[in-house]
Amino acid sequence: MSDVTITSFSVHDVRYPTNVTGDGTDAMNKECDYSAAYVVLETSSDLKGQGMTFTIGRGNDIVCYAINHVANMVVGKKIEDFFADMGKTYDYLVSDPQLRWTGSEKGVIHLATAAVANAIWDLYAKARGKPLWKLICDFSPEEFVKSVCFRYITDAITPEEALAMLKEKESSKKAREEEVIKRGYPAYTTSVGWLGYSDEKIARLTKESLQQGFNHFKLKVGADWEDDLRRGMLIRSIIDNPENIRDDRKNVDPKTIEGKNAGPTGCVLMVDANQVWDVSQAVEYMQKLKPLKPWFIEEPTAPDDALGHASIRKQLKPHGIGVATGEHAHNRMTFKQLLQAEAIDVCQIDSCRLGGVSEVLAVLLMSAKFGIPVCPHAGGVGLCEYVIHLSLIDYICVSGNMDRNVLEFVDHLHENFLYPVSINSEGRYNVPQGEKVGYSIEMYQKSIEKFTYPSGSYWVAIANGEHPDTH
Ligand SMILES: C[C@H](O)[C@@H](O)[C@@H](O)[C@H](O)C(=O)O
Ligand SMILES: [Mg+2]
Repeated sequence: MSDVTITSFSVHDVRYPTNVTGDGTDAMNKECDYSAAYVVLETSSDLKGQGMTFTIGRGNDIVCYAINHVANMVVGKKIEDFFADMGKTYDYLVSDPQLRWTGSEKGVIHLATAAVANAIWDLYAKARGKPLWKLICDFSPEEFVKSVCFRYITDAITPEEALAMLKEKESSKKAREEEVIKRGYPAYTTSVGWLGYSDEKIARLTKESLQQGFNHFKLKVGADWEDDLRRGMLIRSIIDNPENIRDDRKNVDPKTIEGKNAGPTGCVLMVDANQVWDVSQAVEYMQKLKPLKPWFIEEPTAPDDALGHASIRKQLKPHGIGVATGEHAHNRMTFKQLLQAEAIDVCQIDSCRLGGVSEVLAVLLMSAKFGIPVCPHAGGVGLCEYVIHLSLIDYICVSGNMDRNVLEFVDHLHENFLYPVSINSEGRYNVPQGEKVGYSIEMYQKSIEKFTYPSGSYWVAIANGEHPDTH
């Protein structure tokens, strides 16, 4: 293994036509074709590393273009040199003396960094024959700390503090690993409440999700408060009705819903505005949605505005509504400020917007130190496949807790992956297992070929005015 080098790479602009069915729509993003800017790193052995970042359609080509630049930096390198110090590998990826000016660590270039860094982590996990979560959970605390990028965040957490936190959790790791493999990791569903869905569809999907075992639901809001109230009360009327709850899901563990405004059946509702409001608008609007009794409002305002979030959180606290954000927080420094400013109740890391696993680990450590639960952003394409690994690392090694955490689940596009996520009968994520799983992101070749934009057979048929099958 010591001589294996990265020899070449290929980049793929893969776009799925989710816009046809209104999947993924919210008050800000009204036309979503869930897309992957996907990279495959080839090596001098049989090993390949797959990685991607997520966009919602147009512009996916720009990210692919940027990936070419970042991936070029890893060609000719020995994989074991990268694996020996993944913190340093991250620094290398973000420190090109010229590319750096196009970020740094934000925007398109950082999405590209995420795709390449994720591919290197995938390669690492496969080289050791373990799923990514297991690779990292088997690290010693020292190896874990070495994999994290601490640059610019040592005023919030130092490597020494991180080491002490990880050591404290070390002896109980095995028990947590066994428990989560047995029970699965708690999840919530967003699939019931996309903005483009009719009331009938929302009602049907909510009932179905209850039957699947979910008890946390998210609704898209922010386009029209009267519509939001109607749609939200519709969901509440279904999830709060004991007749709709499966017998074996009637006794909810109080620890899992503490402080979440759960209704009489123990079900929790969250709402997501996808950045449409100014600070004062967010506060006013959310007061109108108070009858929905949401646990939190997600992305109430601009994602870079830590102090704005802090102000919203302070003003909504008396109304019992929390604040969540993170899917557009472009780096660890933004999370640091959100945590330092006491701006969030829930931290929503994104596996593809942060620059790969090393940066995610930094945010997991900071969140644990500040006592804020991590509930990653998922959905889109491939994000669920990625984030189950990150939540497992958080539970087993970092926070040591999954009582109040819920990992987003969205039921789209999993069929395109060789190792798709799955949900058990209690509405929890199953733990990915297997020697070839890596970071769970390998896509079927036939899916890549069909949905490559604009030359894949699906998009060619669309250009010819045909109505091809969307799967
Ligand atoms: C455009 C996307 O579907 C978003 O609406 C989605 O990521 C969302 O914000 C979420 O929280 O899942
Ligand atoms: Mg969201």
